[in-house]
Amino acid sequence: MSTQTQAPAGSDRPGAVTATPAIEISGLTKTYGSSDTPSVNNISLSVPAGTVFGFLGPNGAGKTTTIKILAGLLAATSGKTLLNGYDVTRRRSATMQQFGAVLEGSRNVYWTLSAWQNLLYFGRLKGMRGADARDRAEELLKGLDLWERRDEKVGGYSRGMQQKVAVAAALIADPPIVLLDEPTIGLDVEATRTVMEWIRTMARDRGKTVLLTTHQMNVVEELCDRVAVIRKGEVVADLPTDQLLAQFRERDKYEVRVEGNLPELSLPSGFTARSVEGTTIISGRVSDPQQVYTLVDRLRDQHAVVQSLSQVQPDLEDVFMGLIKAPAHD
Ligand SMILES: Nc1ncnc2c1ncn2[C@@H]1O[C@H](COP(=O)(O)OP(=O)(O)OP(=O)(O)O)[C@@H](O)[C@H]1O
Repeated sequence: MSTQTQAPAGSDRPGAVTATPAIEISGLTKTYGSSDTPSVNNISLSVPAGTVFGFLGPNGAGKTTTIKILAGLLAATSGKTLLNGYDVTRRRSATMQQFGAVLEGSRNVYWTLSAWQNLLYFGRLKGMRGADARDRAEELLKGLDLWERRDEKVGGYSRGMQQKVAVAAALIADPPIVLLDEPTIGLDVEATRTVMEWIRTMARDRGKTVLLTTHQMNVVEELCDRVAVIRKGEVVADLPTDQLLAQFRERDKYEVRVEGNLPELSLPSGFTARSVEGTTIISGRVSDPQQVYTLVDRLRDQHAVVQSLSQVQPDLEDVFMGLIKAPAHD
């Protein structure tokens, strides 16, 4: 979904109505210190307004670095980043109004303050009037099920509750763009659901643009309209989520569990075996389910006792590995 936005002052045609991408990155490169390898290497991405965009990649790929540059916390070595058309480097205060962010692994909120104090503080920082900040803080804390404990210090909260306060702080001024680095990391199933539901509502019902990173397949499947995969600082795929997933559904992965340590079994091609605590796990990707029956027949011929047979959903690591072997571009 793309929305029409007013081009910011300073754009090529001031005041013109144009479909400005919510996030636009062009030729972005970041090399840390004296390193001779860039952590982000000449990446270009365009995120239309109103989409949930998954920014994915293995550990160390350059995701957090890119988000920090978008949030103005880190200077790029070269390239350009625009938020709703405003240049992050040159239009600092205008870009600050465009986004809220939750950054991975950092303390996004103050642990010595209560959840309530944190939200009012971040509201003030974003220029909100006291009454507006209080109303919004109440709405957020109730929505995230933190209202009853709003006056306790955040340092005493569980990891999941702290993450929810960080999400609430990012949303306090109702920004049009939300940058979320691993928003559901460390959350239990229920808190993950709540945060995911919020992300969905923000984008679908309120037209927000969400850029998120995650290592969780279900988050990608359920939330993201489009994904870009970055590896070693370079974008190796940028396509709609269903197209990405379709590539990995064409060949289903199966897993057969057999009693005992039997790694020497003779298997049809495409399957491999490993022993785990007295069980042999045989797995492989097949394009025709008949290959699985052939495997089971072969195991029976060898008097192996089959305990279970299951189809395994690809996880993101499988997806990354597949893309590394066969880069895909839209
Ligand atoms: N402050 C820093 N100084 C030097 N190198 C850094 C710094 N921060 C990150 N890097 C390096 O830049 C590369 C990209 O790191 P980054 O944190 O952006 O990756 P990521 O994709 O977010 O990984 P993860 O999924 O593990 O969070 C890594 O090789 C990392 O070691």
